[in-house]
Amino acid sequence: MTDLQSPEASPPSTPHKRPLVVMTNVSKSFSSGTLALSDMSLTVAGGEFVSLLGPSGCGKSTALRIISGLGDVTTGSIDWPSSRINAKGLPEGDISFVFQEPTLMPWQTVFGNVYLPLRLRGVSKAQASDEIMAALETVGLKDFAKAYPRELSGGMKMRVSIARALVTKPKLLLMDEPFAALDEITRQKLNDDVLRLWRETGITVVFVTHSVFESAYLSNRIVVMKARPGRVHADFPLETSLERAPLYRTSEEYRAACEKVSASLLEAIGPGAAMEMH
Ligand SMILES: Nc1ncnc2c1ncn2[C@@H]1O[C@H](COP(=O)(O)OP(=O)(O)OP(=O)(O)O)[C@@H](O)[C@H]1O
Repeated sequence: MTDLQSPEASPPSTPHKRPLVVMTNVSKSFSSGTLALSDMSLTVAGGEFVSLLGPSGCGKSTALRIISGLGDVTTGSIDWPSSRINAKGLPEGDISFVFQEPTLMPWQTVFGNVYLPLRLRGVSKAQASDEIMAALETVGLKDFAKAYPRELSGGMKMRVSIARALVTKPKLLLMDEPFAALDEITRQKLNDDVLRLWRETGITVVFVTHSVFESAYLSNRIVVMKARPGRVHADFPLETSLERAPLYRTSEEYRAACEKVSASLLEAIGPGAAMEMH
């Protein structure tokens, strides 16, 4: 066994198979006439870490919004078989979203920002306090509860945004290019944080990224979308016997995974098109 091998710490090779989200033959057109998605089907099961990749404008964010219930479908269906569904037909409280921008309220402390989703549910600050501090501890910011966003680095602001998403204890965490605006070292640290979170909490993650390297590092399943109108071009597992930790980035397995994802993206984009890879 090499230094890199640590099956204990590796992502679970057989995730719990309970479906959390089922998208069936979904098409989405906007009033502008843009057909963003066409006949897209995707099932995400509990415990998976799925990266969604594809050329710019292929509908990744649109798909994520539909999965979250924030966006409606034009044809086809979206179901959340494991969630409690409210009167509007939407899942209640099981899904959280992290966007590329941390979107923090500058006039609120870190504590106040993380409190927001619970405040919106009518939970008092006193009742919410333990949950808020636990979420901050998860992202390593327990000592910054009283700080204001202007006092934090970009990476710390993103950690607050993740804590805010976790405070409601969602089953499914949707992340839309969350680290794209961060420098490479911060991005890699946050990649490790998210992996730790995924392992420790058993949360399911759907992660939109442009980065082949990031997706190959994080995911145990890759979904590559075709250029607009978006639909699934390829859907494959990315298993590894190695621990997804910084040393993994130097391994042959990681290099092979990057190559596999990259080849699939090139196919999805088609001949002659430029590819965006960081
Ligand atoms: N609210 C909207 N109204 C009209 N068109 C939209 C709307 N939202 C997205 N679109 C269009 O739908 C297509 C898919 O957009 P989307 O943001 O989902 O793609 P994406 O793959 O996430 O893009 P990127 O990788 O550049 O972030 C694009 O052509 C976009 O301009």
